[in-house]
Amino acid sequence: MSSTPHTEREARAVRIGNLCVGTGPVVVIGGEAAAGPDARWVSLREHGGRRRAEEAVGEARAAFAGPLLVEPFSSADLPAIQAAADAVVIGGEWAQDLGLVGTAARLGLPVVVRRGPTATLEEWLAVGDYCAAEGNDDVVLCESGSRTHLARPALDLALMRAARERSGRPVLAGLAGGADLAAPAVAAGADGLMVAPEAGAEAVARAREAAVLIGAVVRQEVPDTVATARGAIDRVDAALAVLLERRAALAGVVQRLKPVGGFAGRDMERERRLVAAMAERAPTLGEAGLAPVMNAVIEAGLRLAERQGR
Ligand SMILES: O=C(O)C(=O)C[C@]1(C(=O)O)C=C[C@@H](O)C=C1
Repeated sequence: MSSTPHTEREARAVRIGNLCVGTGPVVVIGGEAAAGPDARWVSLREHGGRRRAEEAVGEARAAFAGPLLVEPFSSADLPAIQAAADAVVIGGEWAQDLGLVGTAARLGLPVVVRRGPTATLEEWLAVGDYCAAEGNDDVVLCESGSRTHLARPALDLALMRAARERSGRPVLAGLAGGADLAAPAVAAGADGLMVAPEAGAEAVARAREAAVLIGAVVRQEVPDTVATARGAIDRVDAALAVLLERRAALAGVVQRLKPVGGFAGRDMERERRLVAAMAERAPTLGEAGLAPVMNAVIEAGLRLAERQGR
């Protein structure tokens, strides 16, 4: 609950346990504890309310030390959630019952508002605004998909993006149907990816890969500690590594296709031009900063091509 005046940057972020959602890296929520998510979530709806909330929440808490998000089955579950969880998840079904939404909002925990499968943007945002009116502005919106002719809910990334722009709140993409849309979701501005509670290591790893690689390209992080700045550098380096590997393979193709390949067929004019083109996208580094970097990159590609006998 943020009553203190805050900067634009802080206003966008919601803290769930030790996790910051909205600024910084794209977070991965859900999946088995062993799969290494940033946070886990459990839904008490899945047991049709037959499982005692204390037991289910306690079990989830014991299995995972990080931030825990819990979706209640009914308001009877809220005390157990308040006692042991780091956030409460409001399912789309709840949106019809603002009394329940208000009770959940007043727990004092951050609230994740999932869009119901038929809810419009206005109806979805209104649930978040209702939480804020109840004094809880720590609201994250989760696009969970619409009901269509498809077997799985169809994720609406345009709606997710509009929700982020309209509300200024962080948004999550619900990937319960699988990680296929992880990369498009991050490209569309998702601040986090919410995979199924029981998702395995592969789905979590695919979500993480999209969070890191696409996030490195589309998110402007403004870290303010050594650790967070190093984390942001690590993500950019991960994306660079993928691109460097791809570039080396393409440079190898050129060596095969040129009449004279390798160091013997080096084309310094082409190298100057590619550095100049890159400088337009990297004006701070400029040609002078980029030239030695690209020289090293190109020579590494040529050495690799020679080793591979091209
Ligand atoms: O474009 C070429 O001719 C290449 O061989 C590729 C490449 C590069 O890695 O980009 C490598 C060596 C040349 O001096 C110029 C460029």
